[in-house]
Amino acid sequence: MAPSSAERRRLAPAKVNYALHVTGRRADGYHLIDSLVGFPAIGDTVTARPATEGLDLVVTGPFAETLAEAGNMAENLVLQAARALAHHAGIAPQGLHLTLEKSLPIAAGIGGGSSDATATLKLLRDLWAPALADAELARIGLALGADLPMCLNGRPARITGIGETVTTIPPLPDHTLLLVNPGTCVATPTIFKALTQRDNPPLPDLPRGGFDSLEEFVDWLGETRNDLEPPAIDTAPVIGEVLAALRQHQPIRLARMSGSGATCFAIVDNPVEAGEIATRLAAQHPTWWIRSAPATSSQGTADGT
Ligand SMILES: C[C@@](CO)(OP(=O)(O)O)[C@H](O)COP(=O)(O)OP(=O)(O)OC[C@H]1O[C@@H](n2ccc(N)nc2=O)[C@H](O)[C@@H]1O
Ligand SMILES: Nc1ncnc2c1ncn2[C@@H]1O[C@H](COP(=O)(O)OP(=O)(O)O)[C@@H](O)[C@H]1O
Repeated sequence: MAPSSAERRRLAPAKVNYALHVTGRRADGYHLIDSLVGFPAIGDTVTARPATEGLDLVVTGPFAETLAEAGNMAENLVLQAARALAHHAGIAPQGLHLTLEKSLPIAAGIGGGSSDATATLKLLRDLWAPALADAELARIGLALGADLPMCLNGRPARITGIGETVTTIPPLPDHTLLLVNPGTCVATPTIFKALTQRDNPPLPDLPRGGFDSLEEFVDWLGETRNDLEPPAIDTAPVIGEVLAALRQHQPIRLARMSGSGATCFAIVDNPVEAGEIATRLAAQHPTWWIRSAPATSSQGTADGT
């Protein structure tokens, strides 16, 4: 069905941490990270439609039920984002019907909730506070989650602090990401708590002007880690199985866990190779969530309007 003219839609892309070093811990317990992130062209969709009264949210899509089981709807980050923005704009969050099509797995290390909140903030800024600057939106976002500023930026970036310092980098060389989630929810605080070492070295320097080729990018990644991967594998050993399964399938360039898990990614040269590997993996592991997507999402509304 074509969207009505008053309906606004936005893609909430997955976030992938290509590398994530934990470099320290703040006095309040939050960890300092140094991470390189990107946003593949796959995600949830948030839709906003005027309503006669109230503020409500309907969740649809393949992971709607898992999300309902994971928590109370009032705590959904989409509603939290709408309320936070309305509060900031000094208005009552009324007359709005929101729909979240939940296509990304939950508590999965790919920032689904943060990206949903980001899409909501961007949609509703247009309606309620068009003059609000990006920096102010990021400040509102950070109060909802450490991943929000990077999702609001929505482009490949180096992330430091607890997630609030976002430095955009030049576009990454073309590649396809294969994302695999074994269906185990992993709670971010559990994984940070399980770290045994918190003062690791930062990421190596990035080449000025960006990576010239995929080889150069993958070589650079080879010098990096995801420090959350070992504690996540201890907590959910199936993550080790996912990585082993990905590494069995050639040609992949690199396989690693994203964020606090359990989703793992593989870097593949092109969509055809990624599709072939996805088919073989799905035959071996029919219950795993397996998707491939170009590494960069086109930012903007999901329906191009
Ligand atoms: C690990 C990362 C990497 O991008 O991603 P995910 O695995 O969540 O996708 C993020 O740092 C997660 O960001 P986000 O999921 O927004 O975290 P928040 O809701 O703010 O925090 C949840 C909890 O994680 C821990 N936390 C989070 C971020 C951080 N830099 N240090 C932490 O110690 C804290 O225990 C906090 O209470
Ligand atoms: N819209 C949402 N999508 C996903 N999770 C949400 C959402 N709103 C609230 N949550 C809660 O946020 C937590 C983190 O989920 P998510 O953002 O998917 O994971 P991660 O932080 O590992 O990337 C989950 O426990 C979930 O119940």
